[in-house]
This record gives sequence, structure tokens and C-alpha cells, in this order.
Amino acid sequence: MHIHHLSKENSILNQFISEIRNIKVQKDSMRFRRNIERIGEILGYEMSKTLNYEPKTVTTPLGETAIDIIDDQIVLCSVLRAGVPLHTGLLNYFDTAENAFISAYRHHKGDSESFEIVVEYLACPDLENKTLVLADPMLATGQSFASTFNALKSFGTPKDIHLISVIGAQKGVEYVVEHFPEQTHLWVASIDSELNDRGYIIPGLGDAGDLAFGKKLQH
Ligand SMILES: O=P(O)(O)OC[C@H]1O[C@H](OP(=O)(O)OP(=O)(O)O)[C@H](O)[C@@H]1O
Ligand SMILES: O=c1cc[nH]c(=O)[nH]1
Ligand SMILES: [Mg+2]
Repeated sequence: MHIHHLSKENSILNQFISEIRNIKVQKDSMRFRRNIERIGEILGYEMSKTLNYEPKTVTTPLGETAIDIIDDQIVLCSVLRAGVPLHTGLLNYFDTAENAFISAYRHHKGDSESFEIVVEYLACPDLENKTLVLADPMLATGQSFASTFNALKSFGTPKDIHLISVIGAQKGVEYVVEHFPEQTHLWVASIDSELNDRGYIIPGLGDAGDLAFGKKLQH
């Protein structure tokens, strides 16, 4: 796997990451969503540098010029709920992308700390020979990404795969390295070292889905 750990290099990205982590700033859910969206734009821009391009000619009012334009058919697939603002950020830049949505949530049995990933909803176009971009802001154990990839297999074989995440845990990064093809790219803003007993990234930011959309009842 090609791992692109983007906060290792100083940029405005660090400002947005510090705001989504900050216990005071993250209480403003509109700002939280917008920051995730802005991070999606930046990660998408960085990813775009590794896509395939084709020479085109553009006609201006005063003449013609040659320019290389992306030649890949992109499918953006995000994991509900927390993936929604990240998806919006990516779609802000990849105007003609096709889109897929999948629900993957952690089901805890009673008070137990262990959980299973439940995939219930999936809407996806044909993936054959396309560039699949899987987006989820939190890469904790890596099981949601892996379950999503398994669920998408019957929709065709993409020619390239990019995983987009905002905060990853080292353990989750290792898990996706094992469960995705070798040529897969991982674009992650920040990588944290710890994962607690309930599968939360430490220091992470808390629950991304709740911060973006509010608390949900467990049932
Ligand atoms: O790497 P993993 O261990 O699989 O964990 C990461 C998953 O957890 C979060 O979703 P969550 O289950 O909290 O659902 P939500 O988006 O509805 O809050 C997050 O958005 C990922 O999908
Ligand atoms: O730290 C974590 C782990 C999974 N999901 C989240 O929203 N946060
Ligand atoms: Mg959540």
C-alpha cells in the first residue's frame, strides 16, 4: 500500500485538523462538518496528483492551449454517517464522479466492548475498470473499510483504489494494508498511535458521526 500521511508536512491542513480535534471548537457541528469537507477537498487535491491524465485542447476567446485533464472515471464511495461531509468535500472537486453510499456501523452486543460491523444499505454503480475512492473520516480498527470493500466486490473490479481518511490509528492502518490490494493508496491526514478498548482512536477526536450529526440512540 502507498501511504500518504499528509500532516507530516506543514500546511493549512493542520489548522483544520486542530479544529476538529479541539474539544471546544468541535462543539460547533456546522464548523465540524465544514472542516471535514475542507479536509476532503485537500485530500482529494493531493490524490489528484497520482491520477491518469490525457492531453486536451481548450479554446479560449483568444486562441487554443493544450492542457492535461484527468482521464479516470472516478467512483466516490463513502461510509455513512460520518463519511457524508468528507464525500461532499471530494465531490466539490471531482464534479463528474459517480457516487456510491454504504452504511457500516458498529454493533455492540449489550454492554460488551467487542463489536461487529453491520452493513445494511448499499447503492453503487458498476465499478469495473473505474477508480474507486473510499472515504471515511475515521480509520480505527480498519474493519469498516475492509467490510465495505468486501461488500463492493460484486459490483466489478476497479483498476485503482484510493482510501481517504482524516484520522487513522496505527493499528487500523496496518489492518487495511493487510486487507487491500498492494497498489492501493491511503490518503490520511493524521495517524495516531493508540486505540482504546472500545475501538476509539486516542487522542483522535471522539465520535465523528455524533459530532457531525448529533447523538444517536443505541438499539
Ligand atoms: O475502523 P473502524 O474500527 O471500523 O471504525 C471506524 C468507523 O467508525 C465510525 O463509524 P460509526 O460506527 O461510529 O458510525 P457513524 O458514522 O454512524 O457514527 C467511522 O465513521 C467509521 O465508519
Ligand atoms: O475514534 C473513533 C473511532 C471510530 N469512530 C469514531 O467516530 N471515532
Ligand atoms: Mg460514530
